[in-house]
Parts: sequence; structure tokens; C-alpha cells
Amino acid sequence: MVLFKNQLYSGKVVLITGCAWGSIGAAVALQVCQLGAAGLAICGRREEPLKDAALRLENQSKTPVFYQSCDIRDPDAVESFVAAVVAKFGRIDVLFNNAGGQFPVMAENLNSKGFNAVIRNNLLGTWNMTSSVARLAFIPQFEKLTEAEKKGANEDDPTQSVPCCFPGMVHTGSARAGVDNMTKTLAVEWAKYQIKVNAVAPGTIVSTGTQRYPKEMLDKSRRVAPLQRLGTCEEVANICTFLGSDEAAGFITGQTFYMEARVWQETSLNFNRPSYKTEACVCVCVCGLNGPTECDRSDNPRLFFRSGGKQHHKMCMPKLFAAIFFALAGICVAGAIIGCVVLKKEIDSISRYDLNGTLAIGDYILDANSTTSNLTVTLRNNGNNNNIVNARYDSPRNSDLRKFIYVDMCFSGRVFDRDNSSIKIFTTVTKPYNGTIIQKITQQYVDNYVVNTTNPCVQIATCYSATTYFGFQESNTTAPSSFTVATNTTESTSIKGNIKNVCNVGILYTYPGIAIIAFACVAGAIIFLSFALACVLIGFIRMVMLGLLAVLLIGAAIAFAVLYHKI
Ligand SMILES: CCCCCCCCC/C=C/C(=O)SCCNC(=O)CCNC(=O)[C@H](O)C(C)(C)COP(=O)(O)OP(=O)(O)OC[C@H]1O[C@@H](n2cnc3c(N)ncnc32)[C@H](O)[C@@H]1OP(=O)(O)O
Ligand SMILES: NC(=O)C1=CN([C@@H]2O[C@H](COP(=O)(O)OP(=O)(O)OC[C@H]3O[C@@H](n4cnc5c(N)ncnc54)[C@H](OP(=O)(O)O)[C@@H]3O)[C@@H](O)[C@H]2O)C=CC1
Repeated sequence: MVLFKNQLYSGKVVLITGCAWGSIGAAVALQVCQLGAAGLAICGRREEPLKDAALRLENQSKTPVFYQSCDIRDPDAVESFVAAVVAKFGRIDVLFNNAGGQFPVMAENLNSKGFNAVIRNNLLGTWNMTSSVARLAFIPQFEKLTEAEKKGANEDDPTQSVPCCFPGMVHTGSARAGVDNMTKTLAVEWAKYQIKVNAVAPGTIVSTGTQRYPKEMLDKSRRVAPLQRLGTCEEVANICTFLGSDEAAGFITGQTFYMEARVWQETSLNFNRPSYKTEACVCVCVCGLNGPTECDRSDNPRLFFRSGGKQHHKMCMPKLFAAIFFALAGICVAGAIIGCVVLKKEIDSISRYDLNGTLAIGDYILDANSTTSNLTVTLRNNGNNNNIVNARYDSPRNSDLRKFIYVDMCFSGRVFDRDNSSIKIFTTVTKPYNGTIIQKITQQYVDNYVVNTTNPCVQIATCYSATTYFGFQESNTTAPSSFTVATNTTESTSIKGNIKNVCNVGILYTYPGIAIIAFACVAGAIIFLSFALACVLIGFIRMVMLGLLAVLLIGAAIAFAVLYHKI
């Protein structure tokens, strides 16, 4: 043992309660034995583990070990055990009240019997042993000392009291708080006997005891521990051995040593604890408002914005986020309202322009967004040297399920005799197409022009919307620039050409645009409202996680829909 001076416990008789191999008690026992203790007494309720531990200790040291089955909750059994130890070794120098324990349970599920069992085990049991050892050994030993020799014996209490709370184990928390006070009180009361009383609160230690605890509980304990690990029995033994040594810690008394500076609000067992309790808190100062909130809990980290030394209004992070999301939702609602108002105005203005009520929500203007459409011009000889000109306009949207509105449209063109060097026949073709709503059709504009020539030439010079309603711009469309046929047969010849948008619809661009904006605002409002609600209900972090999950799911659904559609 390099940590402590060789033979630090030389001549000392040590009593350790609870000493099954693998426990903290056994680790302390091994150290003191290897440091030359003159005698070791151990007890526990079950004899087998004691016997096993005694054998191992004697194998690894020269210290004689005395063991006896004893329940520390039973004062008579304790009294008789202590008496037996004194009889065996003649004295007791150091007592380690190590025996104890409990079971994890939520307070609301803990009955009086269970509470009593744990209080008895940890508080009453500790008292029983401490009192017996003091009365049967420490004090009589002290009394026998000469004045010069009265420098006392130690009592060290490795009980694990917890600093502020023990969620999930109220019974043992209460008991250990009692032990903590017992430590301080006895340290003062029994100082006159030179008895030093200290306690050790080790945090969570890997031992035969914690092996019985749920793995998740230990994992959580590990996560919240500042050092991100559990302690070992040897590490607890180190401080116990130190405190138990008059030589090493002779001036220390009435102290409880918390081995692990854990932050207790984070170490709570988190049974059904609302997530916002652990969220960071932002405290926004509003003078005059000082209503306490859950942020007042000491376990909520806070950011203070002080002003004039006045009280603060504290707002938890989730509430802050909820407020932000509510505000954004409000903006969206306002946007949606404005959008709807503008939309209504647009619709009103459209109807003013005499579309005869043919315009309805969801209608689109012909080719408003298309870049091309087809114009087919066909010359057909009717066998009588008369050529019939057919012009046909096909919307590229003819498979579109949306409604089209065809507003007045016409072709302008001329048909003439190409044999003649000058233009012999000059015909201007103008044919308005009255606006109607046609669903899912191929728009056709067909007209026949009879040209009395054997060798006609057709030129479609321009194509434009003849009548412009409000918002309809005249298009700069160009039909096939020239088109000639020389035919005296009954065959037809045709040419196709691109015509750019016939209708360039200003107002109806706005219409779906505004509709989309209004819809987006409503959707945004719904999203932000849900976020705000989620912030309050489940906290910001979880809300973000859920949001991401939702986005992923929606993305997957869209991808699936697109794929499905394509297939
Ligand atoms: C993030 C931070 C992470 C934190 C992570 C965790 C940190 C851990 C820190 C601490 C770790 C340790 O202490 S490790 C050490 C663990 N070692 C031990 O606990 C060993 C000693 N403990 C025990 O023997 C028992 O737990 C104890 C109850 C105290 C005594 O048991 P007994 O059977 O002798 O008790 P009895 O007197 O008969 O009374 C039994 C009654 O107790 C109640 N009872 C007993 N066991 C019960 C159980 N499992 N669940 C419910 N109730 C129970 C019932 O009411 C029983 O009554 P009936 O219904 O009528 O039977
Ligand atoms: N391990 C940890 O993380 C922590 C432990 N502690 C405390 O430290 C001490 C040792 O812990 P640990 O080694 O992990 O626990 P273990 O359960 O491994 O060992 C406890 C020992 O105490 C004995 N014991 C329990 N109750 C009694 C009783 N009524 N009378 C006599 N002996 C008893 C047990 O023997 P038997 O069952 O045969 O009686 C056993 O040998 C315990 O008091 C524990 O509560 C505190 C904080 C954390």
C-alpha cells in the first residue's frame, strides 16, 4: 500500500459493519488489514459472505478477523456483537459504520413499512452501532487513559448522506440527513472523549450493492457525475482509511465528505420530471413583476438581466421560445389576412372587366406560364384549284387538368398567289375567339380561308390577342414566318411553328401568387402555433427533435409520392 504509510493502522482494532467481499466495507477492511491493523471485526446479517470475506482478508494480511452475524437494526444483537469484539480483541479503536442500504422507489409508492425499514437500517442501525461501540469501547477506553494519554479514539462514519436531496430514495435521503446531523452532533458532544466523528458520502460506487440497481439508473448516475464515471470501493476506502487514522486525520471531526461534487438537480433520478425543469432559464427583468415561476427552483440555471436592483421576472427557455413562436404565428396570421384581402380585391377587379362570371377560383389563363404553343397551318387543295387554309392552335397544356380560359385571340395573316410577282391576293384573317372556360381540352382555333389560286402562298405574320382585357398583354408572338405550297392535288401540307405565350396574364399571375402566400401564411401560423405549444408541453429541445422527425417523415412521404407518381 503505497498511498498510506506502512503500518498506519498498526495496533489498531477496527470494526467494520457490512463487509461482504466486493462491498465498500471489504475494500476498507483490506486496506486497514494491509496497513497492519491488530484486529478486525466485521458483521452483517448473513454469515456466509462474512465468512468468505474473513478468509480472504486473513489470506491477504496478517490481521486476525472476527466475524459475527448481526443486524445493526437490532440493538440487542449489536450490543452483543460489540461486546464479543471487545472480548475478542480487548478494545475497539476505529468504527466504520458501513452497513446500510435501501431500494430505489418513488416517494408516492413508498409505504410506511418500507420507509421505516430503510430509516432503521441507515439511521437507527448507525446509531445502534455507534452508541454501543462508544459505550462499550470508546468511552471506557478513554476513561482508562491517563491524562497524558487521553488523546482519544476515532469514530469514522462512512455513511453516504446526500447534500440536498435524493429523488427516488426519500427514505435513505432522510436517514442519511439524520446521519449527517448525528455526525456533527456527536463530534461536538464526544469531543470530550477525544472521539472524532466524520462521514463520507461517496456518490455512486461500483460495488456488490449497486450491482442490484437498474443499469439505466447507474448509467444516468455515470452521465451526470462530474468525472463521468462511477467510483470504486477502493477510492471510498482511501478516504475512510485516511479519516480513520488518528495520525493522518487527527484534527478532522464533524465533517461529511462528499466525494463527488455532483450537481444534484442533474442527478435526480428523473422520474416523470417535466423536461423544462432542466432547461436553461433566461430571466428577463421587468421591474415590478416578481411572480415566482418554476425558474425559481434552484436547480434551474439562469441568466440574469438585472435592472435597478429590482426583482426579476423570470422566463424559462421553453416559455421564451413559445412566446417567440406565438409571435411568429401572429405575424403569419396577419400575413394570411392581408393576403386574403388583396386576393379578394384582385378577384373583384377581374370580375369588373366583364369576364361574364366565367372566372372562378382555380382557373388559369391559357398558357399563362408556358413558353411555347403550337400553331399548325395547313393548306389543302379542294380539287378545284381552291386552297383551303387551316390554322390550328394547340395548347401545350391540353393535358392539364386545370381549367383554361381562352380569351379573345386571333391570327393575322395573308394568303396570296406566289405565281404573281406582286401580291395578288391579300387576305387578312382576323378571328376573335370568345373567352369560355373549357376543361381539359385541346384548344383549337380553326378557320378556313378559300384562296382562288393554284399556287398559293400563306404568310401568318403575327399572332396576338386581339382584344385585351385588363391584365392581358398583347403578345409578341410570331407564327411561322412564311409558308408556301405549290399544289394542285388533294394532299395537305402543314407546318408547325412555335408561338410564344398568347396571353401574358399580369393579374392572374398575382391571383395564384397571393393565394399561395395566403396559404403559406396559414400553414406557417399552424406550424408556429404547434411549435409554441410543443415548447410548453415538451420543452424546446424535444420539440426541435420532433420537428426534425416530422420534416423527415414529410420528406419521405413526398419522395414516395413523387416516385409513385413517376412509376
Ligand atoms: C441520477 C442519479 C442516479 C443515482 C443512482 C443510484 C445511487 C445509488 C446510491 C446508493 C447505493 C447504495 O446504497 S448501494 C447499497 C445497496 N445495498 C443494500 O441496499 C443492501 C441493504 N439493503 C436492504 O437489505 C434492503 O433494501 C432494506 C429494505 C434496507 C432491508 O430489507 P429487509 O428485507 O431486511 O427489510 P424488512 O425490515 O423486512 O422490511 C421490508 C420492507 O421494506 C420494503 N421493501 C424492501 N425492499 C423493497 C423493494 N425492493 N421495493 C419496495 N419495497 C421494499 C417493503 O415494505 C418491505 O415490507 P414487505 O413488503 O412486508 O416485505
Ligand atoms: N455503492 C454506492 O454507490 C453507495 C453506497 N452507499 C452506502 O455505502 C455502504 C456500503 O455500500 P455497498 O458496499 O455498495 O453496499 P453492499 O450492499 O455491497 O454492502 C452492504 C453490506 O452491508 C450489510 N448490511 C446491510 N444491511 C445490514 C444490516 N441491517 N445489518 C448488518 N449488515 C447489513 C450487507 O450484508 P448483509 O446483506 O449480509 O447484511 C453488506 O455486506 C452502504 O451503507 C451503502 O448504502 C452510499 C452511497 C453510494
